[in-house]
Amino acid sequence: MSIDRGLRDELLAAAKQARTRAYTPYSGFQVGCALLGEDGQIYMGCNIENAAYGPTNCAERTALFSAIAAGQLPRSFQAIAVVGDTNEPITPCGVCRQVMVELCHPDMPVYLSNLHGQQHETTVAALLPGAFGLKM
Ligand SMILES: O=c1ccn([C@H]2C[C@H](O)[C@@H](CO)O2)c(=O)[nH]1
Ligand SMILES: [Zn+2]
Repeated sequence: MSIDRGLRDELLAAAKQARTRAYTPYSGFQVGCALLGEDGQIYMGCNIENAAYGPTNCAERTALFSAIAAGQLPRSFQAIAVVGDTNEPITPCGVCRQVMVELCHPDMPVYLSNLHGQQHETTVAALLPGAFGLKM
């Protein structure tokens, strides 16, 4: 499972654009995400924080939940890209990794990057070894 370089760059650019929509009055740390649907449509996500902190939604989950709510089927996605202003390419939190395992194919490519243009490619399964699931 892989997508071509042009599509990957388009996905990373969309994640960077989504990042500008982040609502982060508490951390000031903006994250953007772009999820590529089966049909080539791109679903964008940003982190959305909350005064109670706990309800905060990461960029990755915003994109995944938006796509599912828009009618995309679980495990139908082609790739996901995440961008944050980090020294090394951003790395998703444990909650988002668990949600990716639930809603994405294990071999789906995950493109992690930062604003310096550094990139790291991994997969959903590699991000969460030993993931919990009911069918164990
Ligand atoms: O991969 C990540 C890591 C962090 N955040 C958000 C959550 C919170 O709003 C802020 C600081 O953790 O960044 C994301 O959206 N995605
Ligand atoms: Zn997260």
